[in-house]
Amino acid sequence: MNKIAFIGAGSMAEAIIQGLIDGGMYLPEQIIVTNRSNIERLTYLKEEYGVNISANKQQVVQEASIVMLAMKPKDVCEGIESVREYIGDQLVISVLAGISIQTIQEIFGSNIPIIRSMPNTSASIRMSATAIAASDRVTMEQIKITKHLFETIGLVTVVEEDQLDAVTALSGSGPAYIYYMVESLQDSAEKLGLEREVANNLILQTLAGAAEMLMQTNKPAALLRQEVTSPGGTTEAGIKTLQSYHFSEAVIHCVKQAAVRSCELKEMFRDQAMKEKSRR
Ligand SMILES: NC(=O)C1=CN([C@@H]2O[C@H](COP(=O)(O)OP(=O)(O)OC[C@H]3O[C@@H](n4cnc5c(N)ncnc54)[C@H](OP(=O)(O)O)[C@@H]3O)[C@@H](O)[C@H]2O)C=CC1
Ligand SMILES: O=C(O)[C@@H]1CCC=N1
Repeated sequence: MNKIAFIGAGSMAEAIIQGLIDGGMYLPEQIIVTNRSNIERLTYLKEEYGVNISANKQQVVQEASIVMLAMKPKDVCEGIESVREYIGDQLVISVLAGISIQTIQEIFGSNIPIIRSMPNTSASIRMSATAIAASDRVTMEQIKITKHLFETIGLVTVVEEDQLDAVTALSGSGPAYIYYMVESLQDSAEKLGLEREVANNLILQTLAGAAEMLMQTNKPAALLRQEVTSPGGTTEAGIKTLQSYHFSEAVIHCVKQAAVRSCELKEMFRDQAMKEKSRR
């Protein structure tokens, strides 16, 4: 049976697992998950989604045709080391922020085919925006399989690897920026005396409506904003206030810093991988 293994059982692994099962790409019994040591977490995933769990890395990896690396960047060396000797012709897909294909290959100690991906947590409801980049040994068939996998949980686009830092900053981290904006809208509604539930319903429908307007009308965001903004009206007063707080610059700096952090991670862990390699 065609199986997928997850090395790492955190938020991102769960989101992908949920999306893949709901999308019918894998049955729960085709999914096998392991982590470092948190048995409670594995038990939760088994109870919630019916997936297989195991602490036996050899069993997890050898049964699978796809191995998804889903640990934190800081755990990449230990995580790969624990499965390295059991990897044969499985396709390895990484979701790790900032860890380059070259670094992953250094840790594996061979030039195996690797696909680097950057999904987001909306994978759980099959609404991820995912970008993928492939190493030179990845076949067209493997790219096709990977695209199909990520299409099951949302939208997927193929990019050059050097674009993944920007992608990570934009759409990997992106949901958090939107949630932060929602938190601020919730706070403002409370300050204006609106009931929490009433405000939440209005905020969420406004958010969903604005996203649908952008997608369905194809109008530029600036034009849609203009259509809301009556001269001398309420929106203008609000937007002018955002501008006085340098909202746009803040967002630009936010995404830039996230991309810078992705580059920093890349450099940090490249050095660590080189040390691991020379230690072996
Ligand atoms: N969260 C997000 O929105 C996104 C995250 N990513 C990427 O996904 C990856 C995972 O992030 P996230 O799910 O948030 O992280 P979490 O901290 O929620 O989960 C990390 C998981 O990795 C496991 N792990 C740690 N060390 C090892 C090891 N040596 N062997 C096997 N498993 C190990 C942990 O197990 P244990 O609990 O036992 O230590 C845990 O299950 C990161 O690299 C991140 O960059 C990418 C896109 C979006
Ligand atoms: O914050 C992080 O590093 C990860 C990568 C993208 C989203 N979460």
